[in-house]
Amino acid sequence: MAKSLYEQALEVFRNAARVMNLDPNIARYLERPQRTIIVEFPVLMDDGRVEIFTGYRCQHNTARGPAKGGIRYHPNVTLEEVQTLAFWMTWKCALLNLPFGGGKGGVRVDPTKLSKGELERLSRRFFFEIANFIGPEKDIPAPDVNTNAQVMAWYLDTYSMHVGYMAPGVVTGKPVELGGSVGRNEATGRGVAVIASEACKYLGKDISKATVAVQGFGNVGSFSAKILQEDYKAKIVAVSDISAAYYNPDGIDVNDLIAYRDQNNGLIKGYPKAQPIKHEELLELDVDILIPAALENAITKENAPNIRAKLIVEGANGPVTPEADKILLEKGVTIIPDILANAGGVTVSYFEWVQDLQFFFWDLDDVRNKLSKMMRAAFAEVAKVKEKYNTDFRTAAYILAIDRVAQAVKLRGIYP
Ligand SMILES: NC(=O)C1=CN([C@@H]2O[C@H](COP(=O)(O)OP(=O)(O)OC[C@H]3O[C@@H](n4cnc5c(N)ncnc54)[C@H](OP(=O)(O)O)[C@@H]3O)[C@@H](O)[C@H]2O)C=CC1
Ligand SMILES: O=C(O)CCC(=O)C(=O)O
Repeated sequence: MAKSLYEQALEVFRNAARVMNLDPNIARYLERPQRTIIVEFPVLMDDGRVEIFTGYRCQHNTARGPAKGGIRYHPNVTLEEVQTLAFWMTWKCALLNLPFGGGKGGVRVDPTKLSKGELERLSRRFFFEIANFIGPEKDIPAPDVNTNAQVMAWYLDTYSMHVGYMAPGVVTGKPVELGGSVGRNEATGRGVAVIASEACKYLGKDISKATVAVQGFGNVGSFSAKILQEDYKAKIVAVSDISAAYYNPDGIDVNDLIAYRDQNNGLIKGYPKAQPIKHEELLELDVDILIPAALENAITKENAPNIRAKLIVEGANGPVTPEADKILLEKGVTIIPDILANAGGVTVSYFEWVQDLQFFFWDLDDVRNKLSKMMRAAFAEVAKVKEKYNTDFRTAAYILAIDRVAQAVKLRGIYP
C-alpha cells in the first residue's frame, strides 16, 4: 500500500535521526503533532444556501517559539496533509534559526468556485473558530496555496475584533498598509533564487548559463522564475500552472508571462510566445535546474527515472517523495530540500512579525539584504553538516534542524 504523506515525512525524519544518533525517546515525541484543532463552520452562500466547511490548524511543535506557518485553501486539504505541512514547518523554522515552532492550517474548499463575498465570509468564520488558539505569542498564520494578502487582512480584522484592538502581529503576509512587510510577497521566490545560486556555486556551475524549468506559476513559482531571470540571468525555458505547460528553448520572458497571466484570470493557458507541452513533459526536460513549485508528490518513483535535470530546488513543500529521492540521488541529481530552498517566505514573515511587534518598519533593500544573508548562511551551515556526515543535502538539513529542536525540548524539560 502506498505510504501516506505523514508516513513519507516520518521516513525522512527517521533517516536523519538514525544518522545523527538522536535519543529515541526525544525522536518518539518529535514525531507527533503537539496540538491540532478541527473546526466545522457554516458559510452563507450568495444564493441563500448555507454550506458547512471543514478547517484545520495544527501546531506540530512549539518548543522554540509560537507556531508559524501558512493556511491553505484547496479541495484536497485533509487533517493528515495539514499535520504533515506543520511537521515540515518545525524543521524549516529551526533550520533558519527563527524563534518559531511549526504550524499549518487549511480549509477543504475549492476557492475558484467562491465569489469574493463568499471567500470573505468563509475566511472570517474560519479564523474566528480558531481564534482562541492563535495570537502573536501563540501561533501566527500566513499565506499558502490559494490564500493571499487580502485573506490575511480579513483574518487580521476578525482577530482584532475578537481581542478588541488592532493586532498586526497575528498574521504575516498581510498588506503593507496594515503592517505587512515590504518584500514578503516575493520572499519565497527570492529565497529559492538565492539558494539555487548558492547550489550552483557549490557544484561549480555558472547560474547565468543555466536553463530552468518551473512547475507552478503562483506566488512561489512566478517570483522564483522572475528573480532567477532578472537578478541571476538564468534562462527560464519552461513554466506550467494547472491550466497549461509551455516550453521555449530560447527562453520565456517571465515578466511578459506574468502580465499575460494577470490579464487572463490568473492562468497561463493560451500564452502565444512558447510551445505547449504536456504537464509531465516539463518535469522531464533536459534542463540544468528544475524547480517544482506547485504541490506535494510531483516527483514520484514513476517519473523519477526520467528526470534529466542535474539540480532540483524544491520551491513547493514535499514535491519529491522519499522513493523518488533515492532514485534521483543514485542518478547523481543534487536536491536542495524544501525546508531550506523555500524558507525565504517564513524568514521574511519573521521580519514582518518583528516589525509589527516593534511598530518600526524597514525598507525593501534592508529586507532583501537580511533575507539573502540568512539564506546564504543557512546554505553554508547545511553544506558543512553534509560534508561532516558525508550525506545528502536533505539529511544534513534535517540533522541541523532536529538538533536545534531537540536541544530546546531537553533544555526546557518538556520531555521529562
Ligand atoms: N506562499 C509561500 O510563501 C510559500 C509557499 N510554499 C509552498 O509552495 C507551493 C506553492 O505555493 P504558492 O505559490 O503559495 O501557491 P499558489 O496558489 O500561489 O500557486 C500554486 C501554483 O501551482 C499551480 N499548480 C497546482 N497544481 C499544479 C500541477 N499539477 N501542475 C502545474 N501547476 C500546478 C497552480 O496553478 P493554478 O493557479 O492555475 O491552480 C499555481 O500556479 C506549495 O507547496 C506551498 O506550500 C512554501 C513556502 C512558502
Ligand atoms: O510565512 C510563513 O509564516 C509560512 C510560510 C509557509 O507556510 C511555508 O513556508 O510553507
